[in-house]
Amino acid sequence: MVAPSRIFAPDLLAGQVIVVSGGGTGLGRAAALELVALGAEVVVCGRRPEPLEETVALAGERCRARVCDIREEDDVAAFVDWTLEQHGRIDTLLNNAGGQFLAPAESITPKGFRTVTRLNLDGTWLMTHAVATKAFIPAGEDGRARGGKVISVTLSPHNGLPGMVHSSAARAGVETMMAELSTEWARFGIRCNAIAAGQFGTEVFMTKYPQEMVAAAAGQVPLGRLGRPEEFAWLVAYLASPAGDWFSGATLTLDGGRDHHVGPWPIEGSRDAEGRPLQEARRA
Ligand SMILES: CCCCCCC/C=C/C(=O)SCCNC(=O)CCNC(=O)[C@H](O)C(C)(C)COP(=O)(O)OP(=O)(O)OC[C@H]1O[C@@H](n2cnc3c(N)ncnc32)[C@H](O)[C@@H]1OP(=O)(O)O
Ligand SMILES: NC(=O)C1=CN([C@@H]2O[C@H](COP(=O)(O)OP(=O)(O)OC[C@H]3O[C@@H](n4cnc5c(N)ncnc54)[C@H](OP(=O)(O)O)[C@@H]3O)[C@@H](O)[C@H]2O)C=CC1
Repeated sequence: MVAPSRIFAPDLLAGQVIVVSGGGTGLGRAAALELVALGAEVVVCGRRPEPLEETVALAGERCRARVCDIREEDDVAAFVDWTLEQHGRIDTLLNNAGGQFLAPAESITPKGFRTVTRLNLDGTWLMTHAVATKAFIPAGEDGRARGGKVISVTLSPHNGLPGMVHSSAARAGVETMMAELSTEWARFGIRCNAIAAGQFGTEVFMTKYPQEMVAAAAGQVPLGRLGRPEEFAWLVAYLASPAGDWFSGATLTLDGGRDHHVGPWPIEGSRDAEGRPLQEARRA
C-alpha cells in the first residue's frame, strides 16, 4: 500500500487517469507513487520491464505498466491504445522519460546528438501527439473534445549545461512545443506546461555522471542542496489537480534557484575573513 501524501488530500486526483513515461525509476516513479496516493489510476511506461514492475509493486493495484519506447511511433500508438482499452480515458500525460550523456560539444558525433534529441524532443512529441489525438481531442459524450493536460520535464539551467548541448537544445524545443501547443490546442481544452527540473538526487543522477561533478552539484544551487524526487512529484500533482487548470504554456522552474546561478557566492576573492560577502562602505 502506497504511503499517504504529506501535502495533499487523499482524493485530490480521484477518478483521473494519468500516464507517466519513464515511471519505472527516479522522478517518474516518485510522481507515479504520489499520484496513486492521491487517488489517480496511473499507467507507467519505459523500455525495461523490471523497473516498471517494481513501481507497480510499490504503488499497488491502481498502477499498471507496459513497455514502450517513446522514440518508436508504433510502440507509442500501441501503448496509448492499450491504456485507453484499460481505462477508457486519459486525463494527464507526464512526459518524464528522457536523458542524455555528458560530453564536450566538440566530441559529440552527429549520431550522439541525434540520439539525445530523438529521445527528448521527438519522443516527447510522439507521446504528446498520440495522447492528444487518441484521448484528448476526440469528442466525449457531450460532443466536445475531452481535453486534458500535458506536463513535460525539461532542464534547468536554461542558459545551457556545459557538456549537454544536445539535451539543452532538445529541452528548449520541448518548452517551446508546450508553449506553442498551449495556444493551438486550447480550443480542445488541452493545457500544456513544462517543469524545468534542476538537479535532483535520483539514483541515475548520482551514479551516471563523473563523481566530482555530482559532488559539486549541490554547491551550485543557491539553496545549497539537490532536489528531492517528492518535490517534483508534488508539483506534478498540483498541476494535474484542479488547482492547475489555469496553467498553460508555462515553464515552471523547480531548481532551488539554480537557473539564476552564475557561480559560487560569495565568489572567490570577494569574501571577508569570515567568508561573508563583501559590502561597499556607505558614503559619508
Ligand atoms: C552532475 C553533472 C551533470 C549534471 C546534469 C544534470 C542534468 C540532468 C540530469 C539527468 O537527466 S539525470 C537522468 C539521466 N537519465 C538518463 O540519461 C537515462 C536515459 N539515458 C539513456 O538511455 C542514454 O544515456 C542515452 C545515451 C541518452 C540513450 O541511450 P541509447 O541506448 O539509445 O544510446 P547508445 O546506443 O548508448 O548511444 C547512441 C550514441 O550516442 C552517443 N553516445 C552515447 N553515450 C555516449 C557517451 N558517454 N559519450 C559520447 N557519446 C555517447 C554515441 O554516438 C552512441 O553511438 P555509438 O558510438 O555507440 O555508435
Ligand atoms: N535527476 C535530475 O537531476 C534531472 C532529471 N531531468 C530529467 O527528468 C527525467 C527523469 O530523470 P531521472 O528520474 O533523474 O532519471 P532516470 O534515468 O531514472 O529516468 C529516466 C526514465 O526514462 C526512461 N526512458 C529512457 N529512455 C526511454 C525511452 N526511449 N522510452 C521510454 N522510456 C525511456 C527510463 O527507463 P528505461 O531505461 O527502462 O527506458 C527511466 O525510467 C529525465 O527526462 C531526466 O533527463 C532533468 C533535469 C535534472
